[in-house]
Amino acid sequence: MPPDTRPLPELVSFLETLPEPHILCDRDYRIIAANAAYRRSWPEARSVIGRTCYDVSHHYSVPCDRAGESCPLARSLQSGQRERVLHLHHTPRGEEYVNIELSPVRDAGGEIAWFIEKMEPMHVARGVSDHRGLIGRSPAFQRMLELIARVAPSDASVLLQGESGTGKELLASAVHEASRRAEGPFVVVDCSGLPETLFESEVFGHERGAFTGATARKPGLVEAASGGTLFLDEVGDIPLGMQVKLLRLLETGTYRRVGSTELRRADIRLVSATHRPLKRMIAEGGFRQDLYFRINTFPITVPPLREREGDLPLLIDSLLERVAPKRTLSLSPAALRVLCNYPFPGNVRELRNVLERASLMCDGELIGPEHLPEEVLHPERESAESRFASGSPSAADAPVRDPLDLEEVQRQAMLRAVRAHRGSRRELAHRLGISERTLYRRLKALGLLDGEGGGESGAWSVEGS
Ligand SMILES: Nc1ncnc2c1ncn2[C@@H]1O[C@H](COP(=O)(O)OP(=O)(O)OP(=O)(O)O)[C@@H](O)[C@H]1O
Repeated sequence: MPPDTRPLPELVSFLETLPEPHILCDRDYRIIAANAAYRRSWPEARSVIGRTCYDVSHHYSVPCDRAGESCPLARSLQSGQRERVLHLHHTPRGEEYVNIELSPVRDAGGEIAWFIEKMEPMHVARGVSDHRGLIGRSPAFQRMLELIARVAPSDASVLLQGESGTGKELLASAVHEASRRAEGPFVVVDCSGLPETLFESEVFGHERGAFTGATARKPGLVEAASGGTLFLDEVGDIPLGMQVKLLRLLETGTYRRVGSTELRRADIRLVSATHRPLKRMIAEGGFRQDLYFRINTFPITVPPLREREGDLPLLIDSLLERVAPKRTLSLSPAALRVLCNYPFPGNVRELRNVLERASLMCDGELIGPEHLPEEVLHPERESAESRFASGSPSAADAPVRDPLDLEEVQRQAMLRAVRAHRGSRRELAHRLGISERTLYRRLKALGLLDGEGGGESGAWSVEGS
């Protein structure tokens, strides 16, 4: 029996009043109506009526689930309830990530007859080359982005876990940008760079005279983030003593400035990130379990670049645009093959550094293998060299004497790199393809730091050098 279409006129006029783009589809994926907001953002909207949603949005000839994507309509038909997905849609502005919410509508007989589809573009990420923002379209990237889209509108605490250089800071700011706090501040706390003595006053602020050198009252980072998002980068590096204070803030929503008895209310959304295995740290007593549960309401694993199948060429185009905006650089097929075969242990950050170096080596507009750094052309040679070749006999011996002492090998390799380096800390980090923070962390973990680790961009003070 054909569906009873009587409620349709009312439904269509209701959709017309909604501020977000909406369409109405039948069970056969045909678009019956598109509201005013949709018509504004898709100017050729009149021509979509009567066409299928998979044709309009994906240029597919079959429904999404038969083209290898999740289809909210099929899911909603099966579950009988509202379904949400993130899709890469064709729009008049090119391909865009769009948050889709599909709600089933029943006819007078109680059967699902239509679907209301709400579409909200997600501007924080792009599936095509762009000069800024998060870039990617691989399945691993899209799975992660869907989690970001789901959690962003809430106030839930997000924990981003992934290797160094995978884009955790960029993702944290994407969570902020896609949240209702987007108009508020996004404040980064670099937990690995803060010694315990400074942590409390930096995070919570201090009163004048609270300690030697506190010549004026200073609001902390929690206060600076009020109405916005506080991003705890390298949360696994927070000293145990400070973990208790942070836990109290998260449990009570209140804190005190150092030297003050006044209780202040915090208005923050927390996003944390780490490359460290927090669960193992808990088992070993290095991280509090209660704090872990507080910061980990919504965990997101950030995939390494080697698992983002197909994203490399897209990232290369985008990053070339970023490192050399005034040129029209591209990669020769041979250079692209070299990069596709390289594992990128330093992830997107390393890729960016490699491209920046190549752009400086290349005088024309086409980057060839000859412009790529040695470690990318011959990774096996490079790793063998960093393991065995050294001025120090102990470093050369270490892996042979005890193959399990990886830490000692890393320590010697890092020590050599630091000793051979004559520039600033920033330049060294850049040369190694890691962030300054990661460099600091590694030196600290390997016991190579003498004191607190030098000035902002000054030379490192290294133990034993
Ligand atoms: N998906 C992406 N699209 C575009 N650029 C990216 C992406 N992911 C990372 N980047 C770039 O790679 C670099 C490293 O990213 P980011 O600092 O966010 O990584 P991270 O995981 O926080 O690193 P670390 O753990 O060392 O602090 C930055 O220049 C960032 O802009």
